[in-house]
Amino acid sequence: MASPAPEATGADVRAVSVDDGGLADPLLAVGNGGAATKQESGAEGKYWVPADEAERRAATASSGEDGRPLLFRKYKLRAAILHPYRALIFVRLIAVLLFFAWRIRHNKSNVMWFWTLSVAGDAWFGFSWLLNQLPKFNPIKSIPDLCALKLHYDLPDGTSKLPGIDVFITTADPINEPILYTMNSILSILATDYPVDRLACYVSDDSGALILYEALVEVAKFATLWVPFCHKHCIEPRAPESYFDLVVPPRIGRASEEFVNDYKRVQMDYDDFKMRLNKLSDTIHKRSDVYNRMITPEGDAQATWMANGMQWPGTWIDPTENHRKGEHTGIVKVVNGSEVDANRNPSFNTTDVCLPMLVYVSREKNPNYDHNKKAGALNALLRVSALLSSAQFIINFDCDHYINNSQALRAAVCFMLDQREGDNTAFVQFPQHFNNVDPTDRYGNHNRVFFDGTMLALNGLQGPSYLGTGCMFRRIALYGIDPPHCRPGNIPPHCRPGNITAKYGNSTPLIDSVSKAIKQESSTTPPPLDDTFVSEMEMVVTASYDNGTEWGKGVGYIYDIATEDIVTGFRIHGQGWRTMYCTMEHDAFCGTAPINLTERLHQIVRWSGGSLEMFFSRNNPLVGGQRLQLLQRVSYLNMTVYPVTSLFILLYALCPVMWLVPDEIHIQRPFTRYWAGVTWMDYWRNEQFFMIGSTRFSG
Ligand SMILES: O=c1ccn([C@@H]2O[C@H](COP(=O)(O)OP(=O)(O)O[C@H]3O[C@H](CO)[C@@H](O)[C@H](O)[C@H]3O)[C@@H](O)[C@H]2O)c(=O)[nH]1
Ligand SMILES: [Mn+2]
Repeated sequence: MASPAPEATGADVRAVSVDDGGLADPLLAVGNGGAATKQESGAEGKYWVPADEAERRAATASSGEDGRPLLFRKYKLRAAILHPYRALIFVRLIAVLLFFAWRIRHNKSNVMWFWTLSVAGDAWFGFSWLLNQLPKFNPIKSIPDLCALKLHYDLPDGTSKLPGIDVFITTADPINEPILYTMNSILSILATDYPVDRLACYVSDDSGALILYEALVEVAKFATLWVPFCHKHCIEPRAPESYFDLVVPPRIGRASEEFVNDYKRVQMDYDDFKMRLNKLSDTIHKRSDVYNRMITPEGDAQATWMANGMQWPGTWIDPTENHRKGEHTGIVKVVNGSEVDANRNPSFNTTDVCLPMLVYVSREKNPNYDHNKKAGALNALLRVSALLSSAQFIINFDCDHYINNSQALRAAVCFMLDQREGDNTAFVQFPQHFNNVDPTDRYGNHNRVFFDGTMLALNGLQGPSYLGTGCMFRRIALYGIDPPHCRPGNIPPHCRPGNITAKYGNSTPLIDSVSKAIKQESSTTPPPLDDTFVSEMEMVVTASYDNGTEWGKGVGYIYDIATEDIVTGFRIHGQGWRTMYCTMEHDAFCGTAPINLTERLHQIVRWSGGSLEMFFSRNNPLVGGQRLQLLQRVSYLNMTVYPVTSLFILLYALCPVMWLVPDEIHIQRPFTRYWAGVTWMDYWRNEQFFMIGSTRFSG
């Protein structure tokens, strides 16, 4: 894991070495560089056995048909576990059916309405149990083969054939989403182990605040030190806050002197960087005061000013018309492309030449338009990136998630480029991990049942659903294109200009980029950043761009729903794409979860609402999704109808004494209401918390 290992190598103090030792064993998603890891963590373990030996033999025999290697391994559950498990489900199903037969036959109750409700409740529990179990018919684990990827895609001359990746980060509020976390997330992306000329990072700022842009400028500066440091010493994780938190500061004598010096230097610089971030708000305030005074000596002008003496087009500290939260013009700024300044630290100048491109995007906000929250922000990034880099793959993160394993992007690419199903794979979803949750996981944030159970099970069907963050997409799948196996003759769809404008909107460069992506799936070299090009980029982030197009419906991330993730995945599966689930020994990504009950419950209610919304929309799993496999459909049905269960749980909770007093329903009347002035809401909260508290007592 990411724990510090000062004694491990004697020479180097580093959290995890991922460079070579680990890659020697392709069974490990990431090598922790030692035999110890192999022992405790082999992909097979007690329960899993290889499932693709025949495929591998065939591939070797044909020496890789189309010349492409096999880049991941598949494991299935041991027969000794899987078969009894399936038998058990079958037996339980019979028991449930017999129970219902018994209930229906014994229908003589004096309180028929209650009898009916309780049978309906029992039927619902039985049904939802079935919906939950059926898709778990054949769990499959797939482990990326990083060694094979390295062998085939990293060339001996130091260059690489790896495909381009555009990384998206969404932020909405610099106060509720602390800037330091977002910046750490960005640093972990800039420093990840991927060729810099194939990587670009796009940050969407829905608050339109200057402070976030200036923080990015600071990040670009600090990255010139941080990125080469990470590469040179194989640092893990590459988010500095977590790294400096985890690692015991190296002491002379234990680590190499070179490492100790570099470490101290970078740590000092990181402290400075944090201080500069802290001061940003003040700096912007003061600078704006100075400029505003220059316009009117009384200083009653309200503009917010950038360091270059221009007015900030986004939201202002003192909001005025066209400059308030929820009302400002669109902004696209390429923050860097900056060369590493070799003079800053001569010892780094051999490791890296430049950094991945970093782009700030704040889409236009206009009170007359619906902005479709995160989905709208991601679609704006999808369009801007189409113009700038148009990488074949896209991975998106919430701003509180960072890359915890620098091999994660390579791992996802393994699935996309694999000879077998690679071309038909629309996205690779990773499990979510959180580092701020208490060890007993009081509010069930880790949700291992879902991430390690349900998702592995779906991996054996059409693939996991999209879970909102830590998911790598194939660009053309987001463009709403069918997978190759559903296209006649496997030919890319012909794009007629009329058609394509109605679908993607009327930016000509965007349409060109989309057509190119569909035909060749190739990345573009960014055109020169002249005024025309910048205004084109601003055009594709205007609030009205989506109007009358397919964006948010058949193209991009889906709108009009609280849980855009599940629906977006559903739309893609419905087109016949498959998806993959990628678990890594050393967690790929790490994030923060709500750690107080109110926020957690709020999140759960929001997700449940989103699920029901989906059920009552045209994306209902019973009718939508033409090419969904049957069990995949069952699973989506389960994901949309599960909130109904709470109605029946409530019904049962309200009538606890029903069976104690035969033929009578007795619900205690809250008499306290009259003499203590207690309201219905007070009662509701009291009972609600009694339920939570009483289940809490036992664990
Ligand atoms: O108008 C908005 C609102 C939100 N966001 C971003 O969306 C992300 C997720 O929002 P958050 O409020 O943190 O929601 P969570 O409940 O934590 O998110 C979970 O649930 C969401 C809905 O299912 C998924 O999209 C997320 O990926 C998943 O982590 C964050 O990066 C936000 O900055 C925007 O960019 N613009
Ligand atoms: Mn979140």
